[in-house]
Amino acid sequence: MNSPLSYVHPTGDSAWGTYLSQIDRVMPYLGPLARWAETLRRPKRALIVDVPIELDNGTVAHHEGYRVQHNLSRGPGKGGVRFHPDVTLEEVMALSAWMTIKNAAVNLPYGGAKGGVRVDPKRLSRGELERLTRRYTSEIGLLIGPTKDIPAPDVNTNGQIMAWMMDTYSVNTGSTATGVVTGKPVHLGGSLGRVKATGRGVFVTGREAARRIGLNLQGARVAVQGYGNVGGVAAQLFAEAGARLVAVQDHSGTLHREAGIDTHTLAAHVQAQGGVAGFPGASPLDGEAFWDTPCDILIPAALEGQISADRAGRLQARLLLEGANGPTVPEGDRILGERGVLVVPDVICNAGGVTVSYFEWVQDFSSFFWTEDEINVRLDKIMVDALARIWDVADLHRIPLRTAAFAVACERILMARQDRGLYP
Ligand SMILES: NC(=O)C1=CN([C@@H]2O[C@H](COP(=O)(O)OP(=O)(O)OC[C@H]3O[C@@H](n4cnc5c(N)ncnc54)[C@H](O)[C@@H]3O)[C@@H](O)[C@H]2O)C=CC1
Ligand SMILES: O=C(O)CCC(=O)C(=O)O
Repeated sequence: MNSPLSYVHPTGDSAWGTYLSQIDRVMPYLGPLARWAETLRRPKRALIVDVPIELDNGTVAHHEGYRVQHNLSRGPGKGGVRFHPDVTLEEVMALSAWMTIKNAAVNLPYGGAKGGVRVDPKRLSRGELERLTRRYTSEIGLLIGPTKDIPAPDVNTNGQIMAWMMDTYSVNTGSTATGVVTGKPVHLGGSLGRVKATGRGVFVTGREAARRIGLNLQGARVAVQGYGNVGGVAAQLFAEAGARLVAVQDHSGTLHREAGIDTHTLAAHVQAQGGVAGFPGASPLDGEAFWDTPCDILIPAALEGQISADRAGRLQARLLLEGANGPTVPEGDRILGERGVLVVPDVICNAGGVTVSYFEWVQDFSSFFWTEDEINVRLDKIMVDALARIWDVADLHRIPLRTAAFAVACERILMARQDRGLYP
């Protein structure tokens, strides 16, 4: 029976529509657990909040914010917070659902959640950004907590914003609660290695996938969309492994240099200028031409829906590493499969961030902190083992890594759902 809820049947290539089609594709591999799969097609709960703040000029601006808990069968909600002018409820629903799948795919004891505020933070002063963050945190205080739902950074949010969230929650509840968010500064209960963890996970899964398909990283050509926390770190780690960054694109522009772009100098430029545009060590390129650039490895690390059917038909890479959440629309995914491009899907490829967030949460609870080497070794092992398990399932059923990752994850989620039962 069709649900009266509009979100259950979205149209087009929306992020939520992409997620639902991924669920449809895993259904044949769920066996008797398919009985419980409808639970994955709807968020457990979604909170819409009004976030009013006083601007520096004395006027009051209202922003719409969200926190969606998609599924809590395996543990507390876990997932980042995004500040972006295009944030919608439907997008946050999809991002929270991908967190459910991701956390189960790497076997972290979490459900999936995500948050966001529709705002362009680049237009806010530091004071306005702090007021927005604190008010949003108070409004979603109904849902979050160290054992309930633990936010973290995502697009346009960072350690400073996590520090304000932690402080606001702590003030509102009357005790310092470091475990309420992860991705905090290290001196406030943050973990060594968290800032680089997502990019490092993209590198680790990429390194393993390249090895399995006989692609030598030495001299491999890499193209990256998004030079922020995820794309910038991944590019630097591939460059350290001997690959060369031949093309990069962000919101400000697109660059190309066949001989390789210096990733560290570019990172310093982005830090100073806010984007890659104007970087003197490469030539500007037309934005759409980025997708035709000859390369071996392509890393979308910006926003959803970037790899359309058209771009999937044109791109040159052998290996596509989904640093971003939901970068490939379903038809694009199908075309990549037909063309023999190996896709390491977001739900495993970018799981390094939430894995080190988990380490941070564990360290906060035990008040005992690990070295960066311990973090990176454990991260590497979790990512390698999770990818190996997914690869085995893909080989067994002759299915893409994405469907295999969903099969592994959904089995874990739906077993928990089944064993917990339906009634309080
Ligand atoms: N930060 C984290 O730990 C994690 C992030 N992700 C995902 O990775 C992606 C990137 O996130 P972060 O690096 O954290 O964000 P960020 O805010 O640090 O960087 C975002 C990058 O995307 C670029 N960008 C934005 N709009 C663009 C456009 N229209 N065209 C081209 N580039 C554009 C920005 O210029 C920037 O370089 C997102 O999909 C996010 O959900 C996934 C797992 C964890
Ligand atoms: O570190 C976390 O808790 C979540 C990171 C995140 O939002 C993601 O993996 O998409």
